[in-house]
Amino acid sequence: MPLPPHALAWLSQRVGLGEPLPEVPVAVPPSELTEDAFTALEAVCAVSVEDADRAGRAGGLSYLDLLRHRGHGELAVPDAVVQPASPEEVLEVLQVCVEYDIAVVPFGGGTSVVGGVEALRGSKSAVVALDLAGLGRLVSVDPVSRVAVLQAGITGPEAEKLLGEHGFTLGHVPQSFERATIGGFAATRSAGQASSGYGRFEDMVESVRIATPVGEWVAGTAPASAAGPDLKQLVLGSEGLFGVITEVSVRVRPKPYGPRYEGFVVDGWEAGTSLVRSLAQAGALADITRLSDVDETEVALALAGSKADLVKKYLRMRGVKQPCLVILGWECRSRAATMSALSGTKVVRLGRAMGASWLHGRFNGPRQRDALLDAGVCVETLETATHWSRVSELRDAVRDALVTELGNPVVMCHVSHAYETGASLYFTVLVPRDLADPVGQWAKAKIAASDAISRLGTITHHHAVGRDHLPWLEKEIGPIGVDVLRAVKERLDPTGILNPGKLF
Ligand SMILES: Cc1cc2nc3c(=O)[nH]c(=O)nc-3n(C[C@H](O)[C@H](O)[C@H](O)COP(=O)(O)OP(=O)(O)OC[C@H]3O[C@@H](n4cnc5c(N)ncnc54)[C@H](O)[C@@H]3O)c2cc1C
Repeated sequence: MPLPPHALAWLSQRVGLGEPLPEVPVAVPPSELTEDAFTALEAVCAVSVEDADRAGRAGGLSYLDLLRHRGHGELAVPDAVVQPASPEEVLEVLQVCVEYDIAVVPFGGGTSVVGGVEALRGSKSAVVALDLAGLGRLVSVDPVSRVAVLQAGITGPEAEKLLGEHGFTLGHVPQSFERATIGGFAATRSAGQASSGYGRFEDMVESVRIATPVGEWVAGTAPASAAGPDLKQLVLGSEGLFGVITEVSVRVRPKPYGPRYEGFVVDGWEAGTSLVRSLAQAGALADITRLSDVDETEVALALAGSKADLVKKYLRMRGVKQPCLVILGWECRSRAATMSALSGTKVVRLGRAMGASWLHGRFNGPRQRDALLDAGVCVETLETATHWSRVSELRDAVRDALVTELGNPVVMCHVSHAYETGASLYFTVLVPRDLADPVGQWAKAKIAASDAISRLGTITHHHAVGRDHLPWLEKEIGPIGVDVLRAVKERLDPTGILNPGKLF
């Protein structure tokens, strides 16, 4: 999606435009899959060793992935793409890969921004991307219990369409909604924009069907159970290391009647976090509750064009010195409860037009990343979560780390997932790209920011661990935690074919 002229003008004035990257041809190495292995895989399902298919499954969508696809940095290309069309075929593919000692990278929508789908082969002689697009069926709907079984390769829009035909919605809309899949949501413990109402993805899951090298396993049977630890939660977030999720049974809700989105403004970040905290602790959050800091609000208003001038004038009249935008959206929760909790607070209502504008542009950020790269801008995001008492300290620490590493970046931050005890923080960074070392520029900044994040919060609230966050996992879960994960992996994947080099 191209950048409109006023956005380019703002970028050039505030961020500075960089030089376009020199064209470097992307080399796709020849496939190292042996003929025998190819024949054995082809006996199960479709297999491709075409360069275009393999390059199309070479990595995800992080800034460094985008640079790699433009010839900067090393692109890990799978030796083949296998496309099973049923859970049974997935099991058979895994058997063949065990027999021929081939690494397997489960590939959903390929929207990982943490290196989760890098085609690393580890100690194996070859690596295949196991593309789940062929698992695209709505298996069943139980309207009485409000439970649906979806196959893993269904994308966000496809799931909503299939469920919509039965009058239901999943309500899971992450910013990668358009491409990410049900299996990917489960494998990464994804969080959608309306998580305050519908919950995170793992809250929606009733059970998971998973193909492992040692056989099939279904984890989860009832809406709640005291039959030992909840094993489905062990599968959720396993990032393809324990097996391939083939079907997910999810809680669904009736499609909302008349959803409503509104914009508000508070004066300053501290007032904003305190407002969101009080809504969360009073049980009065809107389904979508999103608070932008001053920098993000300034950018949102700058990019809104001439209409924003009226808003700024109005806010000045109302005495707001440091505007922080709050978007609230109601789909299944009660608006009355939120509005009653807001009464008496110093919040300025901007009305439904601001809410509609957010809704209209909710996927524009991802769609404009290539255009930003073309304009010579390094653009990337970071995310975490922490307790309320540390939210501002963590935000400042990440900003400081990024400023120290990058000079004068634009760092924007928002809260978009709030809990009684704390909140997520999501950062967007814009800085002119270093032409001499574009990869090193972001790699160093990412380490510094991740160190700051790991000191005060979780290394990831919803992007998962993948390859990029792996160095910080042990600090978070401890060496015993890593041993537990390793032991589970050894039981389910004794020869270690599944997604080497990720998570732990
Ligand atoms: C622009 C952008 C915005 C994003 N916004 C959000 C957001 O709002 N919220 C959020 O939670 N995330 C977000 N993400 C991150 C990403 O979209 C999520 O992690 C998503 O859940 C990944 O789904 P996918 O189908 O694309 O999985 P992939 O990227 O294909 O895979 C992700 C990981 O899961 C594994 N995997 C995939 N499918 C399976 C399966 N069936 N069985 C076992 N393992 C599997 C892969 O091997 C990999 O390790 C965003 C990403 C981008 C690029």
